[in-house]
Amino acid sequence: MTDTFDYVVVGGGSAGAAVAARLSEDPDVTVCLLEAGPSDVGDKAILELKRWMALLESGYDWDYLVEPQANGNSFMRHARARVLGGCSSHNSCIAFWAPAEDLDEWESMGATGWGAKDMFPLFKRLETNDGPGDHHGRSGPVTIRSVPPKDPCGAALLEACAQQGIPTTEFNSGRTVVHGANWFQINAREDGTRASSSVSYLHPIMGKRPNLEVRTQAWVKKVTFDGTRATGVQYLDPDLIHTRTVAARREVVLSAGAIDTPKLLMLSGIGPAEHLREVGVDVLVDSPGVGSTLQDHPEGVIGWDAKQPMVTDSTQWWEIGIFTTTEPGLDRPDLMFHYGSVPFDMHTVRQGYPTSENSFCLTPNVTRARSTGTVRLRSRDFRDKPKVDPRYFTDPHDMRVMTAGIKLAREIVAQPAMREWAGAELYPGPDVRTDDEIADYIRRTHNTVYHPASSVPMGAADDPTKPLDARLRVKGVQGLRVADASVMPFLVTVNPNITTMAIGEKCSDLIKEDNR
Ligand SMILES: Cc1cc2nc3c(=O)[nH]c(=O)nc-3n(C[C@H](O)[C@H](O)[C@H](O)COP(=O)(O)OP(=O)(O)OC[C@H]3O[C@@H](n4cnc5c(N)ncnc54)[C@H](O)[C@@H]3O)c2cc1C
Repeated sequence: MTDTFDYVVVGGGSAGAAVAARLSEDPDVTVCLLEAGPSDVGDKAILELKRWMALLESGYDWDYLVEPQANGNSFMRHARARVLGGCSSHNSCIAFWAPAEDLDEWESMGATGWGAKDMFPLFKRLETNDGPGDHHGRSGPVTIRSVPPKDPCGAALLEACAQQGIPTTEFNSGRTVVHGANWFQINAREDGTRASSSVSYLHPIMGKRPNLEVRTQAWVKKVTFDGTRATGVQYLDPDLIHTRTVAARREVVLSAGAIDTPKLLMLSGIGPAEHLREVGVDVLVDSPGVGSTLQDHPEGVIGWDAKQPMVTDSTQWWEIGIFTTTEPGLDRPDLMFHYGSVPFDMHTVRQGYPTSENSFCLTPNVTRARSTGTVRLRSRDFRDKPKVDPRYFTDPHDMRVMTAGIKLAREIVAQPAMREWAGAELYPGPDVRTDDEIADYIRRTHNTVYHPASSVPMGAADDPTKPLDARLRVKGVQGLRVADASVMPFLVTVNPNITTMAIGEKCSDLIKEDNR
């Protein structure tokens, strides 16, 4: 069975849902969105934001193990949602505009048209934000609101930050917060429903736009080509037996995320030639940059027993962020913390550290990690999980920043404002003091903020290290683009979901311009 659409979008995640929704605004074009996972419509396990932690390693998770890490935690797993909305359907919905400095740096690296001047209007277009300022959008599809300051331990923590010299500072004001803390903004509705890309872009139009077809449980195996022109994709039918083909009259857009998009490109013959030959895939384009510069925000954890009862209800249990720098002269923070009103012991209990149900934690993360990793095929069978090797802490910079984070977390929590809350330090605990001891603890227990990106980066047309040009076109072929977190020239300093939705917005603009 072959059927034909103008555009075929693979992956209904943060970016893919936006691409499909925006392209299908034009009633004269037809769009098919293929998503490997099920629909999220009416599924409370997905839609109720506060339940997000239950989705880790659940049936909705591709759940990618990492390759053994020489300097990091080999037990770590990369959660990647397999459901309509993608990771925006199982993330914690912390919502940030990308810093202007990041976007301008992208542009200076060859991503022409992606500077703040061009991208900020797209952030505005996609949101309905309750924050102050003319820069904010008031009528876009994605509801973004400020977390109400209800958690008393969180309120004390912000006071402690101020006592430590980290002021309470407005987030998403249009100016980058280099040194400041606050309650987050989240993309969620007043009733606690996540404003995922699916809820925001697809639910209002699914079944209502005759030119948009959303197929779930459709696991794409590869892109098909006529010579070097992408003609469509093959996918596994929900019956798990038959292979179906969908043809694209104009373009195929891959939005399968920072792990599955490089995997799909490689399965389709686009990637490092030597690696493709090793696994028996015919080489269509030798593109050494595919899957070669995976970036992430590695995350450590430090937790305390709470002296008073912690909250029993929350928007999503991680309501405060702290940004700062560990060296002078930076225009962006190199260290960020999330505050959790819950224990976060998924990698500490295994190592023998005590834990407590009534506890809180801070999770320092390296916002501009210099260690880069790879995504490679395990075999040419599309069903095999790819080899994900983030190579955490292979650049010493990252361990220096994270160690500074654990020490600063202790200083913040030692401030008078936290006296009524902070009990015993559970992990790593008071015996872990020197930089070497802290680094050893981090290596064994770190996690990720789940922000893999930059595995298929865009750049200048003549930059051979970048598989995509600045219009998101895959070099060496025609009719194929990528739009998701993998295209980022480098991972943004902040939580990247809203930036990824903006990438979807931008992609639809580029396609419309190029197909006028
Ligand atoms: C647990 C967790 C918490 C997070 N918390 C936050 C947060 O609070 N704030 C924030 O800003 N960011 C957060 N992130 C990161 C953010 O959600 C991601 O960066 C973003 O969603 C990535 O979007 P994407 O479009 O690149 O990919 P995804 O949203 O992952 O979309 C990819 C889609 O493609 C589908 N797919 C993959 N392969 C195939 C195939 N072969 N065929 C068909 N479909 C396929 C997948 O099932 C998925 O639906 C979090 C991520 C996780 C995992």
